[in-house]
Amino acid sequence: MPEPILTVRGVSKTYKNGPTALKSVDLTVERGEIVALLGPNGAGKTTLISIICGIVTPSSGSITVAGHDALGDYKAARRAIGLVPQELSTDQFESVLATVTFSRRLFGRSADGGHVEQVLRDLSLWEKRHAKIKDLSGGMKRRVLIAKALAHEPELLFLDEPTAGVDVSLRRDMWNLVHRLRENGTTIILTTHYIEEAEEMADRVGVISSGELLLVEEKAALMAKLGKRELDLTLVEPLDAVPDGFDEWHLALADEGHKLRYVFDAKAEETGIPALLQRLGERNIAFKDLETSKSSLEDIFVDLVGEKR
Ligand SMILES: Nc1ncnc2c1ncn2[C@@H]1O[C@H](COP(=O)(O)OP(=O)(O)OP(=O)(O)O)[C@@H](O)[C@H]1O
Repeated sequence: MPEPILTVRGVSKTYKNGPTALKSVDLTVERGEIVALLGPNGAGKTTLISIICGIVTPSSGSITVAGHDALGDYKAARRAIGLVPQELSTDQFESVLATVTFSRRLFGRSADGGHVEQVLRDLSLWEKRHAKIKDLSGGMKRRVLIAKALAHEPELLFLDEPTAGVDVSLRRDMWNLVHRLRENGTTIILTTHYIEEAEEMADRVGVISSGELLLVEEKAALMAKLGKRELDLTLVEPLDAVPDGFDEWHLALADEGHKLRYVFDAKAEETGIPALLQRLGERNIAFKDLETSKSSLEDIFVDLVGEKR
C-alpha cells in the first residue's frame, strides 16, 4: 500500500489564554483523495489546517506530510502543501503574475512560466495578469489566492472554506479546477459549513465539532446518516404519551404533546409514512396539519455527538 500523503496522530491544541481548539485528532488521508472537514463555526477546522501547514504549533501530537515530519522538517512538508486561506494576505501593489510567480519561486521551484500561465488561465486570471492586486474585485482576489496556492504544484491542497461568500461563477470555476486537480492526482482537503458542498466534492467526510474529529466516513455512508427528515403531525387533541401500537416508528411527542414527530430516512425506499398515517386513522388520532423538514446541520451534529457518547 502506498504511504498516505497525510498522517495526523494525537494532535491537540490549546491556545494561550484561549480555548482547547483541538482534542487528540487522528486523521489519515491517502493520495488522490478529496476529504471534506465539515463542522460549525469554531469547531477547530482552521486550527487543524494551520497546524498541518506549519502556521500554528500544536500542543501535542505528530504529523507526517508526504513522508516528511511536519513539525521537525516543516520546510520539506510545506513544499508539498498548497494552502488557500480564508483571507487575502498578499502584497496589494504587486501584479497578479508577479505574485503567483513569486509564490512558486518561494518553494524552490524553477520559474516555469508555462505552469503559471496554465494556473492563471484555469482561474480566468490570465487577462488580468498585469493588474495590481489592489485593483481587483473581491472574487478576483480569491482567484489569486488559489493561483498562489497552486503555483508550486503542491501534492496536497487545502481549501479553507472555499466558497464562503463566493459568487456562482467562481464557485463553478473552483469545482472544475478541483476535479481537474484530482485527475492529476492532487490530494485535496477542504473545510466547509455546508453539507451540500461536502456531498458534491468529497470522497470522504470528516465531522469536526468542539475540537473533536467525531468521525471520518465514506461520503455515501455519511450522507445516508444525514439524509434524515422529520415529519411533524399537529394533533387535534394533545397527547400525554405516545400511544401503544406505534413502536415501529419510534415516535416522539413535541410541543407539549401537540405534535407527534416521526424521524425517517428520506433516502430509504419506504419511508413508513403511509402505514403510519393509516395506523393513526385506525386509532382515531386526528391531526390538523402535517409538515416535513430536513434535519438541520445543528441537529445532525447533536445527533452525531450524542451517538459517540
Ligand atoms: N489565535 C487564536 N488564539 C486563541 N484562540 C483561537 C485562535 N484561533 C482560533 N481560536 C479559537 O479556537 C477555536 C477553534 O477555532 P477555528 O478557527 O479553528 O475553528 P473553525 O472550525 O475553523 O471555525 P470557522 O468556521 O469559524 O473558521 C475557536 O474557539 C476559536 O475562537
